[in-house]
Amino acid sequence: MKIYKAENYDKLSERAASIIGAEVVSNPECVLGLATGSTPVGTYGYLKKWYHAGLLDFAGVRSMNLDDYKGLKPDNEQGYYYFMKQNLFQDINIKPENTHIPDSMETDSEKACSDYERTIEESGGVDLQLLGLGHNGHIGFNEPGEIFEKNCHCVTLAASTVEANKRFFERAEDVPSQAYTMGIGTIMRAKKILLLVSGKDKSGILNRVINGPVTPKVPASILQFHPDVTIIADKDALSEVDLQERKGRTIYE
Ligand SMILES: O=P(O)(O)OC[C@H]1O[C@](O)(CO)[C@@H](O)[C@@H]1O
Repeated sequence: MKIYKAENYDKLSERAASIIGAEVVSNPECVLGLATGSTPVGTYGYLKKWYHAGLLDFAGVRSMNLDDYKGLKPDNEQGYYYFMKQNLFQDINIKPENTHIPDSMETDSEKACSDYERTIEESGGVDLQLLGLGHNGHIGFNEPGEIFEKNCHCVTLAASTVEANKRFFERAEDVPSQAYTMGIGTIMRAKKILLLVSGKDKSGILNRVINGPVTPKVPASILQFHPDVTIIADKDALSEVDLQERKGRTIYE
């Protein structure tokens, strides 16, 4: 596990974009696993900037998003396809047919999830998966539970997730109660993983992710077992994290 300490959110975003940019340059047909939420917005900002500066070319890149709410139309402003279009896709030259996200309008959950898992497999698998961290340790929409879900599945969102995400909706009742998400197994099959964490309010959970026991009660703790995981966190997010030397851990200032 590599842990980068970033001075602030902007430096975190720049560092994350440089890792994604390096992937795109070294493998122009790479499969990027992308994330929504507020944390990666700055990273997408740098990718757009470097694309416009002629440093990055996304013409051959394919993308797989982690998750989407079940039942929201693709043009719904709270839907994750809309989010990706607004925050990244419309400003770079990725081909729309190369961008993938679970089918939020598919009412048959099993079909939506098995179709998406197949799409990922047929792409050859995710080369670099970007992740944000939920306050309860969720990654994608994998909420704390009794088991690590292997594949894409339909989840009922935790009350705390609905609470955290209601800021994006007009009314709390508008937050969908269910979502389709890559499973923990799907995420762990990515060749490389990049987890971004910002803010003091995530510090306690980040410490459990990095130093705590690996448990489905803290879904992101499974990342301790991934052979190629990089965490970029700002000072605030690291304020309660024990960063003592450990085997397999490298810390970059
Ligand atoms: O980056 P944020 O907005 O704190 O969200 C953290 C996580 O929560 C989600 O938005 C889902 O609730 C994820 O998509 C994201 O990784």
